Amino acid sequence: CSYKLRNVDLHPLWRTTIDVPGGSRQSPIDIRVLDSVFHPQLTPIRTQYDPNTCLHIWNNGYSFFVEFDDSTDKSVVSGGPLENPYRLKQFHFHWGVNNDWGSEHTVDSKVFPAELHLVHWNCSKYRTFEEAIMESNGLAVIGVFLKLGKHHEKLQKLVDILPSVRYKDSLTEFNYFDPSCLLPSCNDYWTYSGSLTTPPLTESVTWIMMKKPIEVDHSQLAVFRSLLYTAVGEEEKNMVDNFRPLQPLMNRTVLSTFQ
Ligand SMILES: NS(=O)(=O)c1nc2c(F)c(F)c(F)c(F)c2s1
Ligand SMILES: [Zn+2]
Repeated sequence: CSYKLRNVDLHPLWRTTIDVPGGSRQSPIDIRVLDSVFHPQLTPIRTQYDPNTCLHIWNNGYSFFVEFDDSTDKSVVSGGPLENPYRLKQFHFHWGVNNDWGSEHTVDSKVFPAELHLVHWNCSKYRTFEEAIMESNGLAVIGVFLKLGKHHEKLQKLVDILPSVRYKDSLTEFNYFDPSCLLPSCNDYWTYSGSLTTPPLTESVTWIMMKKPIEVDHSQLAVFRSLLYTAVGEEEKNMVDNFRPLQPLMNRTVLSTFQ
């Protein structure tokens, strides 16, 4: 198949190759399927999300975040590589200006048009999310690839409200949403030790990348692209290509739950 060069003009956030002093476990990476090591002891990921913990959506100037009340253990992920439950803090996406690219991780160099990140923090070891993002086992992020296909019914509730957070720093109430509807039905995943893909880029993330993508349709992705990086009154810049370039694997092994 033809490989499209991603000559995207990256958001200033990612334009420079931000050197993380001593960065040895940066994200995202290309997942080489044949190099990943099957780990039969890895159990399926268990998510228990309470839709009542969903608070609001806000445009923070590089993605839109759906934020959750993380003051209790009502919405958690556990199992797999995680030694204890991690609390859901927020989820967000990364996408491209067109359907040829947009994901952060790739699979044998295959790029997807978008990628979902469900961000959780280690509430057994740290008191707050802000503290956890600075610690090596502080976060667990579930990554889900999006591919172009059939309309995603459950995602539409979120897509319909996005115009209300079109501008940077806008926030809108968003209640009663269970993000497990955005997970694929197949439990297979890869897992590896990595980092945040946006500043502060801290090496605090246990990545859990679901093997199967979910399907969304063209019109749903088009609404993502109608969001703006810019605030009201500023010259409008569409929020697209908000993904970080691939980072070197260095001395890491990707584990898989399947052969
Ligand atoms: N793309 S990501 O690695 O999942 C990810 N990055 C960040 C980040 F830089 C933050 F400052 C932050 F507060 C987050 F919640 C996330 S979540
Ligand atoms: Zn992300």
